[in-house]
Amino acid sequence: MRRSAAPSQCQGNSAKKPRFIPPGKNNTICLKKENEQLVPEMKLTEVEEKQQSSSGHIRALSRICGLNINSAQAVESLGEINCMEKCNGENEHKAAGMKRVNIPKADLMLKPTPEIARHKEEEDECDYLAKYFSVVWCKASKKKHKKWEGDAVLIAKGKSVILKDMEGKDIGRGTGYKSKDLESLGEGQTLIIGGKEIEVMGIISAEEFNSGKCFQNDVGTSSIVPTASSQCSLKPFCCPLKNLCNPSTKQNLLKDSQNYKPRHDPDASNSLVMPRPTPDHQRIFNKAGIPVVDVVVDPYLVNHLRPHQKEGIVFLYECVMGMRLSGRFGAILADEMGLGKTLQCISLVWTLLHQGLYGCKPIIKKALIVTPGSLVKNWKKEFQKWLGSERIKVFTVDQDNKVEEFINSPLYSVLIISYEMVLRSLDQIQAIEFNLLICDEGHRLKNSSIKTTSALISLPCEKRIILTGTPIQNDLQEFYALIEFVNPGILGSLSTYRKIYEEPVIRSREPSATKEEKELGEKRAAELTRLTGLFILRRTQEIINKFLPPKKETILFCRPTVLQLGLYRKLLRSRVVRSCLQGVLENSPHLICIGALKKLCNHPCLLFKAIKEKESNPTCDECEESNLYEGLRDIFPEDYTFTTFTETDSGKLQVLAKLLETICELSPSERIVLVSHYTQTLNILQDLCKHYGYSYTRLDGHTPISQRQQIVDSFNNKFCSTFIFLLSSKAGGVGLNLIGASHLILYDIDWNPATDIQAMARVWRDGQKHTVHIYRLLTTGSIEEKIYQRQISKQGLSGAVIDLSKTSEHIRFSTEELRNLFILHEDSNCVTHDLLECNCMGKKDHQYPSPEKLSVYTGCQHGQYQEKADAKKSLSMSQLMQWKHFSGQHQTLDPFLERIKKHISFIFQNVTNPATPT
Ligand SMILES: Nc1ncnc2c1ncn2[C@@H]1O[C@H](COP(=O)(O)OP(=O)(O)OP(=O)(O)O)[C@@H](O)[C@H]1O
Ligand SMILES: [Mg+2]
Repeated sequence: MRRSAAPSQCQGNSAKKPRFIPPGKNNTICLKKENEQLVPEMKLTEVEEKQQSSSGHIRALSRICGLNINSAQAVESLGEINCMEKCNGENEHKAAGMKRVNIPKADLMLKPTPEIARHKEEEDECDYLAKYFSVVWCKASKKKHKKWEGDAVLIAKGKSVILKDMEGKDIGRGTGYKSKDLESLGEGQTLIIGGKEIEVMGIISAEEFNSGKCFQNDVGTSSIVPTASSQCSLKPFCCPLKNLCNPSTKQNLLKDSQNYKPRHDPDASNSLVMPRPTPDHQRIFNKAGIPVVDVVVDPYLVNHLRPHQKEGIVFLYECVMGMRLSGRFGAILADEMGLGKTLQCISLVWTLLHQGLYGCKPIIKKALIVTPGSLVKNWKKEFQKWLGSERIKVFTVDQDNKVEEFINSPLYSVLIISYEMVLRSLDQIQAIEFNLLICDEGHRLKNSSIKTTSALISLPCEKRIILTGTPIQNDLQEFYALIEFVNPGILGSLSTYRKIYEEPVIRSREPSATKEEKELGEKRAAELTRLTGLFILRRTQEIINKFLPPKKETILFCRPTVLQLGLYRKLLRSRVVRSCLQGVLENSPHLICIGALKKLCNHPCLLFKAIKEKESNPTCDECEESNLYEGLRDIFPEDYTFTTFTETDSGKLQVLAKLLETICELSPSERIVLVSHYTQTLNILQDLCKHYGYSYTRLDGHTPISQRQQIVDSFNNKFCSTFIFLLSSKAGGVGLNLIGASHLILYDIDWNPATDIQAMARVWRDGQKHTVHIYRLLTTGSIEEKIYQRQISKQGLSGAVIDLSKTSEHIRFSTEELRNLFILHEDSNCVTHDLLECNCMGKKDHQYPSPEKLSVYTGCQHGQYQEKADAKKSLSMSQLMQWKHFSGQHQTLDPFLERIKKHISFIFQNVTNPATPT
């Protein structure tokens, strides 16, 4: 919308303009002469600014009509009129009643239009195309000089109009105009809508309306002007002197050019030169006309950078310099895990600390990096790895190293601190002037009401970067919170965002959405993608695969033991499970049942322990759990105790023991990461290590943060003799590098595939030299197979598309799903294979070439993102068919599998990057 529509600029000119007011006889609020002929024949209605009540009515109406229009304020506009007409007579009456409630006094003086006539008109509306106008509005009055109260968007269709404020809220509605008058409505004309008078400032194209762009001016996005560099592809920088600003004289120019030299040679081969500022940028940030100097990334770093990392650094640089969006300095780097977000940031920090595009003055003086506790030391290590310990001194905050030390020492320019410590040291941090803020694993800022987020928001630093490997756009509100953090106000207020983007997008995805709503939702999503794509970058893992060694992934289906089968059957016959299936009980007892079955799959002794605990400490709150355990004790041998644990009681543990033995024998120099989601299970795995005399180390939620990096470092050291790294996926799943190991065993399975994928990515990452072997253990025919099927049918076999924070508690199960979950398939070698309806008879010992790789994409968000998610969905189970697979009886050529297959009923295997030399 043109800025000339601003009320202040329009005051007073309305009187001169020809005005258009709909015809009618009784509109007493209309203005003298013109109004006499321009009152609408039909009823005028107004939706008051007190939108809450009216939106409630609209929702009520939608329920009455059996249509779900609750979240579609932006679409409901004209669509609503149409939908009302489709409702039965009684509902129409209620609908009309609803509108009458909101008619302001002045309108009550109008002669109410017979409902039938109105609906007749509305039926005809479908024949017209909607037209959109930018307008200014004020309360209707007789005053000659209008005092416009605000900008608005007017939608005219057929004989009806709707007025929306710049937050997308309806602030007026009217019907009964002459359609030909509305058709010819143009700049300068005025119109009465209920108690409001508007003046048309300009015409808005359907495209502008549908994308929501027309609402952007007044919602904090007026400065969203993609700058030239964000629109064009990068070009190598050639002449640093070409764009010198205001050189006063030739001599000055010469002198300046000698003083202001790039720190590194921009013309060297392989140099990475940052884009130069546009004239606009120079006008704003270089008023003094200081010479523009090339900013060139240190060649010491560039030599190590992958192509996608170079692009990422340029992107981050442009964002924080306000070169992609005028007046905005934030960015989100959402590359998938392992792509080296840390190195990209280190390169940026190093560059900004020592170089400046205007006269070499460093762009930043101090940078703050906030990260999960377990990664604080890792950041420091990465700084040292890429820059050495001499070039830069970074300060990490912990119990012994306080922020004061950073403040008092001139040595440090980078402060690395955990999210937890930020809160504890907030006062000191606020006292430091940071010019760059980087939040690693920043998806935790998605909740703006938590203290850490508000503490970080309170920092005055404008240049803000969020790093996250976890998809962020699944939830549009969380997405908003992250964007608000890096570029505050860019999407307007939350309520505006909801109206303009979230509601239409959500609405368009509902099954009952009309064609119009679908189109509008898609357009709004596309616009949101376009807008946010200017400062969000996401690349997928496929781009790094070619740099990594082969990865052999094997799914081992382990037969349950006799004890496990007996307990499993008993659990499934329990009253609690049966009630779950009938949907009788409240308080989600199915979660307790699922928990018990999962424990049993890991080891019966975990269940035994739970039974004992319940017996000794029964609480009424958890009586369902006690009920579930009823009679289970009898199935355990008489003399069973928690400490008499043996591997022969658990199918998976038997296989694990054999697997460890085989790796130890066949690849004695290689090491193993052994992952479980549960501390108690880790205890069992630790007992196994002790029993067989394997050296091990352990990292779980109880490991002090200060020790974590040290544990990781010494394990990764090539001289380390520790054979097994016991890892709790919850404590260390994210961000850790465990490339010291080339085998990773996932002992149990999580509902959320992202958790497992995150864990598996700890060893198959940059720096890994060996072929990586990943083993996933599943108990045949049990709930674990069901969870696995759910994982792959939901998201395919690769990539993390589900939010890490989602656990089984967030998953809703239909009774049908629960029924399926609570079946034990005792006679199958592999239910997952049965489901594939493959006719290989359990020996498909070759691997098909992997299906076409999903393309790498940049600039995430809904459009592309959805496409990608859908593509993965369709691959899902059928992708598994392309893996090698064979039953446990089948002869394999794999020496590992040959040795361990005794307790294995079925195997799936897949190799990624088979051609890469190790
Ligand atoms: N260009 C490179 N060459 C060699 N190793 C690299 C390169 N870039 C990054 N690495 C290494 O790859 C590993 C993964 O990098 P990093 O931890 O930054 O990944 P990330 O993108 O932050 O992943 P996550 O989302 O899992 O935290 C690190 O050990 C890092 O040192
Ligand atoms: Mg990381």
